[in-house]
Amino acid sequence: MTVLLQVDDLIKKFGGVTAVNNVSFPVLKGEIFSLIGPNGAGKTTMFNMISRVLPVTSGTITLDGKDITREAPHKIAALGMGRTFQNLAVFKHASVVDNLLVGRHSHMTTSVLGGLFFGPSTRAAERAHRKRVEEIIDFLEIQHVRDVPVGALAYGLQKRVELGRALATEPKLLLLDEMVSGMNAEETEDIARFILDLKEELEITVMMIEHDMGIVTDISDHIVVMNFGERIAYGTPEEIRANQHVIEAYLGHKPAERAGVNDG
Ligand SMILES: Nc1ncnc2c1ncn2[C@@H]1O[C@H](COP(=O)(O)OP(=O)(O)OP(=O)(O)O)[C@@H](O)[C@H]1O
Repeated sequence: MTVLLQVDDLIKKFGGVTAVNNVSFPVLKGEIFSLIGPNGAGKTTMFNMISRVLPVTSGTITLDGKDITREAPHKIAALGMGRTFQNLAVFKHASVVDNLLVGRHSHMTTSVLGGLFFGPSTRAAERAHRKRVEEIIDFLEIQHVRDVPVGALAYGLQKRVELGRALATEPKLLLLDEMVSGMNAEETEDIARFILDLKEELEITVMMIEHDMGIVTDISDHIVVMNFGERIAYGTPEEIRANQHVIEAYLGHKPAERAGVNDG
């Protein structure tokens, strides 16, 4: 299989703290890849380096064969990387449709943004953006709330809108940071189904940080486990479940146990 994202010997130091220590792994095109580990393991720091929010101390990040290690964060969407955040990042007073249209901005050319003139090409581009947004709304089954301000929706639906906004940037690689934390069982199952559909119907590669071991072992193709900034395991869900280092990292709790690992 082709590698979409390759992380090599990545190190991140914050003063005297080494948050990520020499970590390497591939994310294969078309797979669901999970990054797991106890609190403070370095997962968010890894995500922030990959999405270029944080500069790396050393190492390289390659996306689709292109070295993006020193790419500016605002260029990442145009390079094909979308992201959701641990803390909900939506415009609460804006409607679902408008939140998704914001995601289209990375696709708008300057002539479209300079739409003061509203020429025919501007109108055609605007129609295309709206059409794509409607397709995403259908995909995520949020037609019934399309005109509702996002802040008025249940938490699970707000997360779905955030996912939609990331999808509107047309990512090849979608980074999902703890999508299901704070969700009830039904919302978690819905999100798991949407993530599988992203992979199977839209052929998007998904990389997620997740504490919910149920969803991780149910839908991941490969998993990397970090602990104290180091990579301690890489493999399929079956290999990870049986890995002694992983079991020890979770203080004796088998990682296959649903939830609660975060508190371990
Ligand atoms: N900006 C920062 N300055 C100093 N230290 C930091 C900074 N960000 C993270 N760290 C430290 O780096 C380590 C890794 O933190 P990180 O947030 O990446 O872990 P995590 O695996 O995402 O944890 P969690 O599951 O709790 O979100 C921790 O020791 C943390 O205190």
